[in-house]
Amino acid sequence: MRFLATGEEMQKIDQISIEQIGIPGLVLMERAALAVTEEIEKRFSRIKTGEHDTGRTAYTRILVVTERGNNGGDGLAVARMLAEKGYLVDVYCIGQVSRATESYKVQESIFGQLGIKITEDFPNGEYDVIVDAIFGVGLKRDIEGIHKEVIDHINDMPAYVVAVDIPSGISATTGRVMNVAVKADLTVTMGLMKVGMTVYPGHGYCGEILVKDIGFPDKAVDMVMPEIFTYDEGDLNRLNKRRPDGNKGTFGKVAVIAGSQEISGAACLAASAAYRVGSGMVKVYTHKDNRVIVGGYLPEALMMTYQDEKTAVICAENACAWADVILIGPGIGTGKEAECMLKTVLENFKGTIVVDADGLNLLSAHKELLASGEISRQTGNIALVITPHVKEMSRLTGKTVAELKEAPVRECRTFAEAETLVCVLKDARTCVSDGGVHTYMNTSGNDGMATAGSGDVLAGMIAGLSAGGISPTEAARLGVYIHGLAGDRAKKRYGKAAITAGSLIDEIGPIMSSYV
Ligand SMILES: NC(=O)C1=CN([C@@H]2O[C@H](COP(=O)(O)OP(=O)(O)OC[C@H]3O[C@@H](n4cnc5c(N)ncnc54)[C@H](OP(=O)(O)O)[C@@H]3O)[C@@H](O)[C@H]2O)[C@@H](O)CC1
Ligand SMILES: Nc1ncnc2c1ncn2[C@@H]1O[C@H](COP(=O)(O)OP(=O)(O)O)[C@@H](O)[C@H]1O
Ligand SMILES: [K+]
Repeated sequence: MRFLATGEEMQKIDQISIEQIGIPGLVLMERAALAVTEEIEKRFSRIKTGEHDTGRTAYTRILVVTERGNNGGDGLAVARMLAEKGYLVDVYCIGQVSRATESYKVQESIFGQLGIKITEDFPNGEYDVIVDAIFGVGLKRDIEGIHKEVIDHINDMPAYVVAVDIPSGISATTGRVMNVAVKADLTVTMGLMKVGMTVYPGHGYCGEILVKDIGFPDKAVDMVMPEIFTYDEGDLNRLNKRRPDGNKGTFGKVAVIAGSQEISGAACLAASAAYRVGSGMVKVYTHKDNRVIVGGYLPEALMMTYQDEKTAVICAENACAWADVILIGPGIGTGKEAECMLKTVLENFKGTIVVDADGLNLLSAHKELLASGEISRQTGNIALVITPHVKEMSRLTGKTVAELKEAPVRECRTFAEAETLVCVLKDARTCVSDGGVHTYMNTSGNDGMATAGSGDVLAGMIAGLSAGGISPTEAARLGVYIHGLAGDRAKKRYGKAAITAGSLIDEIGPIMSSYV
């Protein structure tokens, strides 16, 4: 588990490290600069290779662009280190920020002592590398005027661009482009990954991202306790180990209420995914027309079918009596039969319910259903997990898609807290909240996963993990994380464009195999 910092949280961590703990700011700045310098050295040697035949030695030319905040201070230190190593370095300080920081002034005075010049006009030369040290986490408002012109100019140049801490113009908190932003090839970020570098559009401006430890003490991070965290491979240890003496009942019974007269695939995908994360038994409740298709795709599935409202309610009652976890929604449609089944489940089931897809559309149309079971949810006896994509969330909350995309973490958490449920807000970066202070933001996965049925697979995985004994919140986080990892494996195997929902299911086993 690792924290992601907003701009404000990172500035607080900076401040506590320096002012309360006593690590000199310049020590952090020198370590930040060293980290950036080393990465440039790894990629560009001082003397360019391949140009010896001309008889002249060609040196790598680097332009460092700064402002007078601490991001600019980092930039000056990078320029000095590279110049000391023999690179040809020019430094341009935009210099429009009214007050230079103390650390910037120190770096500037070292420049004076060494006789390195800082230009006040954008140099005309050609450069192999541009170091963007204009704004870091202190960016507060939209970029206009000379700063915008400079950033546009950098983006037009053919050089390799290295951003110090974060590409200038990206909000470290929201990932928003503040009118204009540097398009970097490499971003070397200090201490913690910034939230704005993981979400879109910010992520798309960073190029390769490296997180460098420059000596912020853990104590400073603990004192700030960032709100958002993510998982990496070590977190797969959170999966339950399978009991060697277990039987199929031990590993959980999942009821998948999915599919309708016209739709059969959703039930197949969700049920199959529930099995692949380790469920002992999966029973599909679907329309009778799907019996042969589901049975053919997944002979392991138990099945019960309905054909009208009355038999639909009987199916839902059977699921309530039989299952540990019920997933309801993929492909069920929004007709009367689907509505009756959802109502029956929400009013009667005493375990964890996962609602996805059409189940969510029904909830939007019948918001009173959200209240059923809320008291039991408040006491922790039962749980409700919802898995809306932003459009479904928009229907549920009445907020526009643009509003949700502007602050997904806040919206996800607020809804989870207000309704006492676990909300999995799906997008290119999916958030998971149970209303608690910390929100999970997923960083695995890729756009190849935007393919029909991908959400059905996720819903099946969350239901299956939860039935295996993992708490609903943890099952949601791990489900989202593993789903993304499956997407990343499928991308390597087939290429992004060729990922299908079925191919995600095939990758689940290898990801989980050494942890369960
Ligand atoms: N503390 C340390 O020693 C260490 C810090 N480190 C480094 O410091 C960075 C943070 O530095 P920082 O806090 O000084 O902010 P920074 O990003 O340089 O910019 C602030 C200046 O920009 C201005 N400004 C803002 N928006 C603007 C706009 N749209 N258009 C124009 N101006 C705008 C703003 O003006 P103001 O809003 O105050 O008027 C202020 O003057 C961090 O990312 C990391 O690289 C680490 O390496 C470790 C050591
Ligand atoms: N650009 C993207 N990057 C990473 N994951 C994505 C991206 N686009 C979609 N996804 C993931 O793919 C899944 C799509 O789910 P959903 O929209 O419900 O699809 P469907 O209803 O077709 O099954 C979600 O888990 C979502 O987070
Ligand atoms: K920067």
